[in-house]
Amino acid sequence: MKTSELKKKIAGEKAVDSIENGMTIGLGSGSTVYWMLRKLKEKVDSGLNIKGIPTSKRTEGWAKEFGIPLTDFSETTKIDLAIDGANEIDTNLNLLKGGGGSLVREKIVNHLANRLIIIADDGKLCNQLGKHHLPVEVVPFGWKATARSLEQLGCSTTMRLQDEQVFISDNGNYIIDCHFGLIENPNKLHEQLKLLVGVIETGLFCNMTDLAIIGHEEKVELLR
Ligand SMILES: O=C[C@H](O)[C@H](O)[C@H](O)COP(=O)(O)O
Repeated sequence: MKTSELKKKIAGEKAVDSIENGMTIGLGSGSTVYWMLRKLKEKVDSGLNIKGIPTSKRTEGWAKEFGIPLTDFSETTKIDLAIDGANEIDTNLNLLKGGGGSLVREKIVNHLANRLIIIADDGKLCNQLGKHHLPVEVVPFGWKATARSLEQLGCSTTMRLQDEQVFISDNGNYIIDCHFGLIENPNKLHEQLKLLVGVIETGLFCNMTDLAIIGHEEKVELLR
């Protein structure tokens, strides 16, 4: 296994220790979450009684494959714990997310959760967010105008593509990747972006993380 994958596995598996019987769990998205789900499967197979709310169709597919029971917002709006990945984590545990395009559902689930645990390899740690492009989900109608509004806030933009086609999110929307460079004040930028007509959500997750579990080569680090 590649070192980066091993670090994700270490972090993902550690997070499962925080899951207790009877909990409703927000199931995040991405390759680190995959390892968490694999470990959770073992616990479920041994009798752990939980329900998961997936934040993407991909996670939903994995959870079903692993036999992890699922629920949705028609049954409950109470989420005890959410476990999710991140593309960047700064020293205040603010996050840049959405590299896989799942930011809207992640934001909804993580926001509702009583507790949010972020799992990541040590390559995701940074002093300041913004090395990675910032994903912003937008309504397809008028997206070029929305991209221009985004650019007026000081970034260049790229329309997210997949296999040379426009990437469509699980919610049927487009994602515009914004290149701001290092972000001075993530919370302020998030608020400015949210005010733009056509913007649905941003990949900035500020003041939400309770615990970050970071996988290193031979250990896990806990950041609070
Ligand atoms: O949209 C995707 C999510 O925000 C992921 O949690 C994020 O991209 C991290 O994914 P990975 O664990 O694969 O690096």
